[in-house]
Amino acid sequence: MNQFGHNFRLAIWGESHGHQIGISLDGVPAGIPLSEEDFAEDLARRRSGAPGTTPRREPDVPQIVSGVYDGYTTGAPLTIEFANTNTHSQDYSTVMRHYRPSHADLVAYHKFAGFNDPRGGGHFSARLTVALVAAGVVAKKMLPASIRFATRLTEIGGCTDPERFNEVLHAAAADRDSVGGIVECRVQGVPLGLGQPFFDSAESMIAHLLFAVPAVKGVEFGSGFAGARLRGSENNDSFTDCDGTTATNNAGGINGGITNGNEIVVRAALKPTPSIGREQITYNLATNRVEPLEIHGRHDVCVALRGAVVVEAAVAIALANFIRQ
Ligand SMILES: Cc1cc2nc3c(=O)[nH]c(=O)nc-3n(C[C@H](O)[C@H](O)[C@H](O)COP(=O)(O)O)c2cc1C
Ligand SMILES: C=C(O[C@@H]1CC(C(=O)O)=C[C@@H](OP(=O)(O)O)[C@H]1O)C(=O)O
Repeated sequence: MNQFGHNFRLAIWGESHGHQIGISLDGVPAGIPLSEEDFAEDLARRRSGAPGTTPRREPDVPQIVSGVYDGYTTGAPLTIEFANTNTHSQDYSTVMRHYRPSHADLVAYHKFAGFNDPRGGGHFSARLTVALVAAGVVAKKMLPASIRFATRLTEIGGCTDPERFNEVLHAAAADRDSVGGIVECRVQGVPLGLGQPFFDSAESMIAHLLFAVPAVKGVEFGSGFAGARLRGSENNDSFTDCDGTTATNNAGGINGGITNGNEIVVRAALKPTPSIGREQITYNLATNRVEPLEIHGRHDVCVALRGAVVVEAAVAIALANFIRQ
């Protein structure tokens, strides 16, 4: 299903090289001021142009086609669309048979019996994350004003020094290769009490959305995997007051699936871009042989660069689901 959520429900649609992609949001309260300009800042954070990002440039102008009247949300389903204006579909003429390693071409072909749209990865393309970012903008408006997001790239290609990120990107690009990255999202001002035991815990909802983001292969909260290597005495977060403020935050702001009032700290690991310029030896259904594949097209060297704001949007959408109207 292409739908998510309870209190704040999303339905996402479109293909990378189709006419449009978009998202319909249900459960948006009436009376929130909303205009196309409100999306500009976050959309700019996702747009390509910086070193290491895809040469496919799109204006990404949001069109609100329902749910807003006279500058305010109406409480009816809110639909936002984006035109695809820069497609080079000829780049994908062979992927229906000579599948790209670690992209979705093969699984899409088999699951949908060859009826999938292979152009630009079709419905599996990160192009759809433009719509997720738009939903994130609406989600942020639904959240308490106390909530503040701080999202950054902590690692690219194994390098943790932001001053050297561009070197790492250049080196990978020069090798016609790609690198992965880690995005950290911190959320301050989160009230204690968001999250529903058992299945709709704050971690479950956030992780559910993060794993929907293409290329996300790992999610951790607080001390995460490193915490598994600590002792309880090292990992426990002592309370410093009756409100639940803690001296450390190894829990990443969540206990028992419920936000504890401390900062939420969540990290997403994004794998290296699967489409690389280097030749790869891989199965070709057209010839029934394993043979060299040369991938064409315009690709990110590191998807985590543009993925940072997508991760932030996913966290915002998950939290907005806990807001009761
Ligand atoms: C912001 C963003 C940009 C991406 N850009 C590309 C790209 O240019 N080329 C590519 O092959 N994959 C790109 N991806 C990743 C693929 O969409 C993704 O790996 C593919 O859909 C398979 O899904 P999976 O990696 O979750 O298995 C991007 C992902 C994100 C989040
Ligand atoms: C279009 C976007 O990124 C695209 C994501 C993507 C992929 O495989 O996910 C592959 C490339 O598509 P194309 O070959 O059509 O240029 C990227 O440019 C976008 O993010 O808006």
